[in-house]
This record gives sequence, C-alpha cells and structure tokens, in this order.
Amino acid sequence: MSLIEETIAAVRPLDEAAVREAREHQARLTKPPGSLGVLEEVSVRLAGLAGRCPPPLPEPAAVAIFAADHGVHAQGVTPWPQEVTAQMVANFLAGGAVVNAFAGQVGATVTVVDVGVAAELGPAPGLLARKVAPGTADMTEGPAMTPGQARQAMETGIEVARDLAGDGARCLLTGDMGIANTTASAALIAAFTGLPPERVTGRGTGIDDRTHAHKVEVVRAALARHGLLPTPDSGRSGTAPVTRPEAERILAAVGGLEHAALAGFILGAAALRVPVVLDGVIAGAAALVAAAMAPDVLGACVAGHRSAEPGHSATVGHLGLRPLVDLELRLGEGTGALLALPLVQGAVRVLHEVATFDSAGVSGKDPGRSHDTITE
Ligand SMILES: O=C(O)c1ccc[n+]([C@@H]2O[C@H](COP(=O)([O-])O)[C@@H](O)[C@H]2O)c1
Ligand SMILES: Cc1cc2nc[nH]c2cc1C
Repeated sequence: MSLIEETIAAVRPLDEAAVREAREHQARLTKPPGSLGVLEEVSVRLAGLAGRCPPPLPEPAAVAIFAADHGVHAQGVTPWPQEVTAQMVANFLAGGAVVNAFAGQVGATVTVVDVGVAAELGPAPGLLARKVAPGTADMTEGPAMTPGQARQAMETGIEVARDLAGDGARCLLTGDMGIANTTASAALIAAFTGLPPERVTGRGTGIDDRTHAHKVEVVRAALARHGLLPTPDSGRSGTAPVTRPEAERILAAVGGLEHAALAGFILGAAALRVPVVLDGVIAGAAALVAAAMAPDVLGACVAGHRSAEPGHSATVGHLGLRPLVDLELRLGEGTGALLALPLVQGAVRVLHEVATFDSAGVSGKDPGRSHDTITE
C-alpha cells in the first residue's frame, strides 16, 4: 500500500462513546449548559477524535508553512513578483514575519517546507527541503502538476504531519506561502463546490477592480480548459460528492504544490488523530481535496478563522466547518490558525479543569421551573 492509501485507510470516524461522554461531562460542569457555545462543540469533537474524555490538551502546537510558486503567476493575477515567495521564506526563517510573532505568543514551533519554490534555497535551521518542482505549470495552458508531482507533494505533507507529531506536537496548524496561490485556491474551490468563478475569486493580497475582473476570467479559462467549469449541462453541480480519482485529477489540474502538501498534511493529522487547525483560503481549498479523498478527515479539522476571501466562506460552508475567529484577515502563513489556537486549547482545558456541580457543591438548574418560567 502506498503512503497515501495507508493514510486514507487510517482516517476513521469520531469515537461515538467518547463524544457522548464529553457531551454528558459538559452538562455536569459549573456553568449553564451550552454557555460556552461553539467551544463546547470543539471540545466534544476533540474527545471523539482522541477516543477519550477528556482528550489530551492540544499542546505543544506546531505550524507547518508549505511554500510553493505558481505558473499562473504569468497571467498577471497578483501585483507581487514571484520572488517574494522565496524572500518571505527567508523572512520566516529569520523570525521576522507575522507568523513568527504570533507563534512566539502561543509557544508554537514554525517549520517551513519548500515543496515548490521557484528558487534555490540554501539549507537553514527550520527549513525542510522537499522541493517537488520549481513551481507549477500555468493551469490555463495545461495541468499545473503531473499526477506524480501531486502525489509526491501529498506524501510530503503526510510525512511532515507524522514527523511533527513524532516530535511531540499535539496540535498541528496549517500555513502557506505562495505568490498567486489565491488564484489556484479559487479554481480548486469552484471545481469542488460547483460555484462559479466570480463567486469564489477574491482579491488575494490586494488587487484593483480591473485586475480582479481579469483574475476571474483566468480562473474561468483554467476551469474550462480542464472540463471543470460548472455549467447547467456539465453535471458539475457541486451537490454530488467528488470521487477520489476526480479529486486527484482536479488537484493536479488547477492546484498548487502547497495545496497538495497541505491536503496530505490534513490527512496525515487525521490519520494520527491529532487535531489540525486550518488557516485561511489556501488551507480551506486543500481541505476540500482531503475531504473528497477521506470524508472523516473533517473530524480532525478546526477552521481557525474566516478569511476575507469569498471563496473561503464558500468552502467552510460546503465542508460544514465553523470558523472560530472572524477578523477579515487575509495574510496566510498560519496567522489565523495561531490566533485561534488558544480558543481550541481553552475548549479542551474546560474538560480537564472545571468542577462539576456535584464536586463544587453548586446547585443545578431547579427542575421545578421550566425554561419558559425562568425567562419570563
Ligand atoms: O490565507 C488567506 O486566506 C489568504 C488570503 C489572501 C492572501 N494570502 C496570502 O497571499 C499570497 C497569495 O496572494 P495572491 O494575491 O498573490 O494570490 C499567499 O502567500 C497567501 O499566503 C492568504
Ligand atoms: C509581503 C507578503 C507576505 C505574505 N505572507 C503570506 N503571503 C504573503 C504575501 C506577501 C506579498
């Protein structure tokens, strides 16, 4: 069995007994039931993932930033030169980026993985040299990747998840760096959700109306080139689940090497039953790929934040994920996932540390009073 097959086979549903136990435990804690809102659901899900209640605290945490370049950059979809990808990798390694500041704040490690940067990167502490190719090909002219390249990048992501968990990480966070990767993300999201390019293509790092209109047409052209454009008679409605071979074809046709690696990273985390906090639109697009290949992967995924990219809202809606933080961020690198990390950790800590009504001698709700009379 290949590493990908083996990983997919290891992705299992949540443990129902642990889910039940966590729900019951939440109801016994000294707070009105449900008063921690979405955080209660997060804690229950992580108990189901771990197969026990309470689940292990999701710490220490590790961010993996997958970096790669994109052939579609040649179509003029971003104002930034391609070399900024390699320059920002150097900045991450030097500790000078926003991701480093946010990671330092929560004690997370930062690992940068070169899966496809279009420049030679010298060895450096914190850098994993795993280049599959020096960037993808232009998706408007042909497939962005060969099937072999896409699989190699996915396997790299799986291996990085395994290595970080092997080194002790109990929570994995996604990060990405790749000038023009919001164009590839939009194409992936349109292909998986069946939504039209104009609904899922955003302004990325910041573009004017004219460039945005052009970017939408580039996404449309790429989808049309690969038979992925949702039209009334194409059968691509977005309602039918995408099969695994089709998911791999879509990934290779319009994805990036970092999307492939992130899809592997998410699958790898789920197979190890380690929670993975997703960053923005690039991670969301990769999660669509991973979920098409192994739907139970979603049990391990927490949407860290809602990106300002319209395609990201479409993605989390499609996957049924609820972003924890909503601050109009559109940076990537893992920054939104890192801001959400204390929320995920707090959600689990409640199951470990909060007293029950019985143990603390606090009276529960008066059973004689109905909900209606209390709110009157
Ligand atoms: O994470 C997001 O949702 C996000 C939204 C917009 C831009 N980015 C980052 O910006 C870069 C891609 O932007 P662009 O405009 O060149 O496609 C890439 O390095 C991403 O990490 C990231
Ligand atoms: C400066 C810069 C920093 C980034 N970090 C993630 N994507 C980025 C894109 C740019 C352009």
